[in-house]
Amino acid sequence: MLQVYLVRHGETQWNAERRIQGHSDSPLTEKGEKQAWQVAERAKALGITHIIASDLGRTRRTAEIIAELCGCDITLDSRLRELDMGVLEKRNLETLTEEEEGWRRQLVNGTAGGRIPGGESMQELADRMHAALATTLELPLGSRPMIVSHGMALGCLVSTILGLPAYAERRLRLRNCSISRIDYQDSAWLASGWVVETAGDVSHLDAPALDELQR
Ligand SMILES: O=C(O)[C@@H](CO)OP(=O)(O)O
Repeated sequence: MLQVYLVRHGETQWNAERRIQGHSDSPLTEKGEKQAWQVAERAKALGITHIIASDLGRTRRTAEIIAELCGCDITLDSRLRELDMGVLEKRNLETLTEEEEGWRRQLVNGTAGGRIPGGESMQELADRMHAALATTLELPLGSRPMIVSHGMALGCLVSTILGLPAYAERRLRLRNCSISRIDYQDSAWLASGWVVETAGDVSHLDAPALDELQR
């Protein structure tokens, strides 16, 4: 059975300021760096063998810290990026106009095909995340990969594995540097395919970020 560990990057400057990132980027805060070292300790104890990360700066930095402790290589995959939030990227959540808030609501309410102008739909996000996840099935037997990605992207992956719509990601609190685990099992008796073992575990962090404000 393949175990895959899913990690959201450490807290960033814009997470702390409640600004929308998407494909835009901001550096990890001091707290975010500390979270990354703490998740790296956990990754080392778990015996992680491969790190596959979104190619955005915040996930790369988190992955570099984990790789340093685990002594493994990083593969970058742009399919693991956060949802593209189009024209609303870099904006503070509190400054959105009614019309802009309406675009954002389409995403979180599950309007079919809903997207922020210039951005992506939740279905497009789910499709590329599943395609990236499928690459872990090609790894040699005994591998224990860790995927470093983003809040909505990972939430959407876990939700759709559970058979929920992609927008159910809003019901999962995946804090910065939380760990979720999914397993791939091939069994006629158990649910065949991906199953969710844990979601959003932060027991390795002594300074969880204020994600109850962000998500
Ligand atoms: O892009 C963002 O603003 C947030 C949304 O949840 O994602 P992350 O901080 O996980 O990249």
